[in-house]
Amino acid sequence: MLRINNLVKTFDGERRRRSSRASAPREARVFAVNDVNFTVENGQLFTLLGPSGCGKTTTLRSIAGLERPDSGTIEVGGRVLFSSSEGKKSVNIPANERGLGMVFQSYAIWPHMSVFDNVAFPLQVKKRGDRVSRKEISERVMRVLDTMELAALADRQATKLSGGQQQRLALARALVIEPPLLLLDEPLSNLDAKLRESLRYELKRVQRELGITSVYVTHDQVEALALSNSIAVMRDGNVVQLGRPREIYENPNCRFVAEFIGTSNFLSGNVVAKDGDRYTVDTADGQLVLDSAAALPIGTDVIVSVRPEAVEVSTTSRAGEVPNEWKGTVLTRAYLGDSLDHVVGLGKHELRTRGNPSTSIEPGTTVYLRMDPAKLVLVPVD
Ligand SMILES: Nc1ncnc2c1ncn2[C@@H]1O[C@H](COP(=O)(O)OP(=O)(O)OP(=O)(O)O)[C@@H](O)[C@H]1O
Repeated sequence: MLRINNLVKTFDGERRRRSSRASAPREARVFAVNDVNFTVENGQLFTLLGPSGCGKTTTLRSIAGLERPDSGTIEVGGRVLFSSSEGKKSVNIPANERGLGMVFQSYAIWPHMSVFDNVAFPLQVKKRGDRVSRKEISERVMRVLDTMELAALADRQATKLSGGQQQRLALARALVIEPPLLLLDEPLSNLDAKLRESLRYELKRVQRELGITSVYVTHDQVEALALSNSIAVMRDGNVVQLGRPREIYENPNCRFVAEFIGTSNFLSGNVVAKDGDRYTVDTADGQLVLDSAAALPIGTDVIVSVRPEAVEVSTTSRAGEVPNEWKGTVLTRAYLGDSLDHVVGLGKHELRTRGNPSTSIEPGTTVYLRMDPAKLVLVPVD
């Protein structure tokens, strides 16, 4: 289990700019990680997700021991790797003694070695007390190469592998030491879209098969949704929402998360009635009823997040039978292969809808949009 408590890491704001202009004024300190807390249970894949500069990599590098945090604690399997605990003696185990597996964007395999030797190396350099016999090295290397489907290429020089195979090799090398925690920083981002997708599933399979506890860093929401048991969405050094992929997608707790994860329509409105969890919200284009566990009084300004796939488009009306039916006109449509988007003009705004490609409605057609109250999300105004 990984436990991160009150992690803070600041940088001197001037450092990265030094080369650009020596006389530039000193900036205040940058809070790259600002009081981050999370726990990863054994065997889980946990993802830090967020836009560039939000602090994902700094969090991961702190766990790896490549950055020294200002304060907080980092614990893996009950072993304290870092602790600033005031009053008591601080702990900071060097990176090479943490025994963690790491895979980064640049796979950094050793080019002059064979596939086998690349994977064997971390075992061969183990210190005296931990030495592994030749026979065991050979067995362990072949076992992990087998898992990564690289066994047939064991004797090949590492540089003579494709990009995807090189990244699998980097993963094999991280796994061979059987680390208690695997750290992955955008490991698929150098690969083309197709390979990326196939390796994503490969990675998930291996992670699940080996039950290896992992922290994954990415800015790609699709990757995060596909791979993770839990996701922490980060912004400006803070975790803004933490939850299972479905929870985060279906119930974003703020506009930032709703915008960052997937596509959403945002409708500004005002709460005009509330009955238990059922809210009635007035918007510029009409009234909506929706279910929400939020505790917001009548009169509150809100935003209703409407996922494109939560809107049903039809050329026939069912007014009176179902709630939330709005009339509009199709403005454009876009075929996306496995789905089809319509952009529908309403009185004041446009709404993007996403549905089955077999329903394609010509621009200019009058349509009826129906929105399921259970699929609309109330998000507070930021
Ligand atoms: N060595 C450093 N010196 C100064 N500032 C730094 C340093 N490393 C990171 N930062 C700053 O800390 C913040 C967080 O950076 P970090 O690399 O952790 O973000 P990230 O979410 O991983 O971004 P990316 O996806 O672009 O890698 C940014 O504002 C960044 O400019």
